[in-house]
Amino acid sequence: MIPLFTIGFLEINWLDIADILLVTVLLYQLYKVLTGSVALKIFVGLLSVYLLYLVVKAAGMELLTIILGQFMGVGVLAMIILFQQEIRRFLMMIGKSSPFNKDNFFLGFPWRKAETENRINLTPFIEAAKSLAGKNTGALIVFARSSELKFYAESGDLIDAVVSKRLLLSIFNKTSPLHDGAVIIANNRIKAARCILPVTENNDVPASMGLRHRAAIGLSEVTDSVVLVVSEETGQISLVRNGEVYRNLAAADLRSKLNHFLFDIEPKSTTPAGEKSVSVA
Ligand SMILES: Nc1ncnc2c1ncn2[C@@H]1O[C@H](COP(=O)(O)OP(=O)(O)OP(=O)(O)O)[C@@H](O)[C@H]1O
Repeated sequence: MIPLFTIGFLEINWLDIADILLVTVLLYQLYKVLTGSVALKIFVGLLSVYLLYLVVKAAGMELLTIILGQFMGVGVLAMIILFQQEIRRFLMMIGKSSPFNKDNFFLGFPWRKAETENRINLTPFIEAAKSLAGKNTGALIVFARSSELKFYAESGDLIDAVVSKRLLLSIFNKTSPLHDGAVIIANNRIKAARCILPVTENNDVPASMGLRHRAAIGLSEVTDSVVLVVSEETGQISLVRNGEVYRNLAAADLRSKLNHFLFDIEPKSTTPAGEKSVSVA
């Protein structure tokens, strides 16, 4: 290929520029996925060992090269195991922005209308959350999006019932055998209760957030679901998406945020007073 320009002995062509740009985008996306997590420290550690390996190899230090070489040999496998969750998030991020994702691909086509008509009614959730918050009863409600979260639903008791405020209140009633854990909503139905969610390992989550909030953050880090949390301690209502917590939501904010997160309906007003967002992604 004909070089565009040369820097010293280096000949640069269009392909090199595209290559550098793609690597930059890839590294930036990787940084976004890893930032704030323990995985970033592990990644930096692995990168340091790799750089050391390159240096000792170039210097011709044979013994150290063999030892570090062995380490690098299992490096890819170790990375897949260590970064399981981050790889999932990364692939999900690519999948979401891919043109083959139905949300992008069918954008603007007539059959999207059927999807619009099929939207879940948010009122039972908002009413139930208000009522639970008023009585300082804790709740954890997961809205499944691109995946039905079968794996997590199966960790609890399968219900598959029509959504109603009364049913939600009965489930989270402190004397109910189903109140512990999360309720999963998928395909407009209450799929399961008492579900166990993955707890976030992010060290930046404020200490004031206990296990309920950590479980909500954890699930939102590894899936595209939206999680509604009612705090037993403070009665505050929060929403969690992509590892970010939107705290202290009033009923109107809760509806507009749910509309925005679940159906891409932009909120009409600007950020309401009293809302605090804690980014722990
Ligand atoms: N991994 C998990 N998956 C689902 N639910 C969980 C998980 N861990 C804890 N919970 C729920 O959270 C409850 C404990 O909440 P905890 O008081 O530790 O959290 P919190 O975030 O401080 O919430 P609150 O403000 O309501 O006290 C448990 O009783 C259980 O119902």
